[in-house]
Amino acid sequence: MLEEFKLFINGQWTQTGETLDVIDKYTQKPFAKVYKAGEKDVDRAISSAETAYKKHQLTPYKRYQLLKKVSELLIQNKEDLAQTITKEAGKPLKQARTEIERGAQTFEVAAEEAKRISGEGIPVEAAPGSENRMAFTIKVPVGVVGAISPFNFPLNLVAHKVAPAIAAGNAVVLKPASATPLTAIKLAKLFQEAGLPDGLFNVVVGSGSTVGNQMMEDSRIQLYTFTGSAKIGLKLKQTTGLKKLILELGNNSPVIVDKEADVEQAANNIAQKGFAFAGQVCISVQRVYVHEAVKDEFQKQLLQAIKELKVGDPNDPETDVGPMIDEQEARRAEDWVKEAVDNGAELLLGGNRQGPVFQPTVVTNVKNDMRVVCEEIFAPVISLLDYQDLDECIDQVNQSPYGLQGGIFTKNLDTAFYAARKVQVGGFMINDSSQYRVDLMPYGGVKDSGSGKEGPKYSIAEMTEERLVVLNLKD
Ligand SMILES: NC(=O)c1ccc[n+]([C@@H]2O[C@H](COP(=O)([O-])OP(=O)(O)OC[C@H]3O[C@@H](n4cnc5c(N)ncnc54)[C@H](O)[C@@H]3O)[C@@H](O)[C@H]2O)c1
Ligand SMILES: O=C[C@H](O)CS(=O)(=O)O
Repeated sequence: MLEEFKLFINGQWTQTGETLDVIDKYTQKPFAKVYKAGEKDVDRAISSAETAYKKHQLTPYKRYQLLKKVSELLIQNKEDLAQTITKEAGKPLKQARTEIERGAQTFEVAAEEAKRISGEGIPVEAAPGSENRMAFTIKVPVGVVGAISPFNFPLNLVAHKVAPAIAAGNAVVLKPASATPLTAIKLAKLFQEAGLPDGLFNVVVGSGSTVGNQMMEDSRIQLYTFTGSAKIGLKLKQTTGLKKLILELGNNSPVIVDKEADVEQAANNIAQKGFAFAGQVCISVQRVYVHEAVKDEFQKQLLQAIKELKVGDPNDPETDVGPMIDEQEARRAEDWVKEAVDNGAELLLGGNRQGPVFQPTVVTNVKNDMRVVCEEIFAPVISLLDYQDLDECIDQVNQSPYGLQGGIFTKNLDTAFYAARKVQVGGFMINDSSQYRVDLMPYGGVKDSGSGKEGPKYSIAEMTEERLVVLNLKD
């Protein structure tokens, strides 16, 4: 018997007509089933959110208390949640445990931010003829937030949507990725235990083309917060017209290894940050630009460090690289690598696949128009490109349509700051790779990597409206 999970609508555990199997991404066998939301369920979730938003205007302090409680409950339930992520996403257990700790942090930071939401004084009295006026702004919630999340961080990327939305005083309808819906449902249980009023948080599960589409077209949703591929992000933008939108999309993250880099530091870091969660992190290192002067030494140390990674069963607490989200995705990565090799790239490591497990792979002698370089691979694959001149290297880096995060390894501060000003990304790391994030920082990309920032303080700014209030005083 498969364990059964219900939808969370208006504070009720809701059973519908159809179910969806949730697959263990390592064994490839179903281990749970979840009820799928039909049109009426999605409609009810949105109307419950709208009603709850109007009925329950929680004070900022109450929002703080609720979110803080959820943060504590996440830690209390850490092991169960981590194992759920390992099963439904195939994420290695040690990385899943880290995700729960980060998710709890995201809730805690959002809780604190709930107490700091404020507008500002506006000196209208300085304008001629307005001497008898006073003005200030207040921050008001937007109303109903529609949140759509990807498969790769079933807790923390949900947390980055839901916690700031509640902190700002909104109601939320969440559609998690249908490959990884269980963690979001378990989060709803924790919200219920923390005492969130019915309807302020709803979870509907189903495919993007049904549930996601219906949400996109509903006029009762005032703001969409979406994390996923650029393709679906664009569709959302085209469909939702003038609605507010936060888009956190893809990347093919660049990291530069300068001639003055600490090569050992760079090699060890990139070996970790290119392959964690099988490269399925939106800021996974993908394109590594190595100065010719350090190329041979860097390559030797990188390959050595990668060979030390443990690949295989994600339930083993020692595993670094587990399966990809499904075999089809692993086959796609294999095809892209093969296509590069057929066109002259050299395979330095990996390239082979066992079902959904794709071995850590490194290619070199790649060209800019190969898919392993110019598209988002979202797999455990790194491409090495060498350069002589930093400006030419940065030009190549910037040829990408994406711009989420990037990095440089160098001991030369001038080089570091020069690159930080020139590389077109939302976040740039010096002596670290693209894959550095702590949850309180502003996070979001430029170009096709999206628009709007996450990080509780920054999401709250997006999820509130700034309203001007002017007083006309007696002379
Ligand atoms: N920038 C970031 O912070 C960030 C973080 C994580 C993942 N990502 C990106 O996400 C992608 C991988 O995740 P994914 O495969 O789950 O992405 P995806 O775009 O396939 O799906 C994301 C979500 O959108 C939904 N969806 C799909 N079609 C839809 C439609 N027509 N209407 C509405 N919703 C729809 C999916 O069901 C899922 O919930 C990668 O491109 C990765 O870079 C970006
Ligand atoms: O997949 C992309 C995530 O935003 C990366 S992180 O887990 O938030 O660091």
